Amino acid sequence: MNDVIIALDHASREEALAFLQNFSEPLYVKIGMELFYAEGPDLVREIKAMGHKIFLDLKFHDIPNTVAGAVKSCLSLDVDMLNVHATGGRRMMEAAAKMLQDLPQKPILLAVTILTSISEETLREELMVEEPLEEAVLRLATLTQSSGLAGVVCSPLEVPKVKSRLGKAFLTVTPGIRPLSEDAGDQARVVTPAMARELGSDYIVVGRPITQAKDPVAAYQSIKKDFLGEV
Ligand SMILES: O=c1ccn([C@@H]2O[C@H](COP(=O)(O)O)[C@@H](O)[C@H]2O)c(=O)[nH]1
Repeated sequence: MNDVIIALDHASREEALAFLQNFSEPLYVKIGMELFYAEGPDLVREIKAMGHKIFLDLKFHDIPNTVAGAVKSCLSLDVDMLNVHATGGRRMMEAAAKMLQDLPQKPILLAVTILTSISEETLREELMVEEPLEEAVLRLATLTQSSGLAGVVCSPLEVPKVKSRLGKAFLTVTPGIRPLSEDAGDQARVVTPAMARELGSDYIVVGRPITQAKDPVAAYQSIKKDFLGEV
């Protein structure tokens, strides 16, 4: 299943709901730290009840017991996807995955590898990681899979290597998407929606190119068409 996930990076419930009112179809949306910390779990429930699918992007990163508790708390929200940071390590990811093991219908649990705002240089010079960025993503993706998670968040640029090492079924959810006309902004590793399709991303995550567009519906439809390759 391939899809476009819209990042609802809005400051308030009012802004997020006004944005959603532009659309007449059910969407796959991402609720991240900005909106969740402003409005809390009730808004997640409200948007879910409107018929939208939800990626709850809170990127948990803490000791295993705390992350397991956080994942457990999120289960009542009935989200479709949620995530942790792979750099929290195996025990943390296994503790998170364990919270889902007996559920009849599991949300997709992902781990963020290396944020798409991080460049090769930043990785080496600020984070002191000497290996090439693609190798670091592959190492973290391999750890994620062996810890029992369903997939990773990475750039589409790393998808071919991740899929060839870990298999097609291991999911890749990829932000850092910019149509040709858009600035990269704070993103360091960017590709177009069409390139993401060619590279094999399962899902693309798109925020500002849609939420800040003059016509968000037209921007969404154009990005979706380019990603899904529909005419
Ligand atoms: O590595 C990552 C992980 C998460 N994100 C999130 O995706 C969106 C991207 O928004 P744009 O406006 O399209 O840049 C945003 O919510 C990030 O928190 C990411 O960009 N990179």
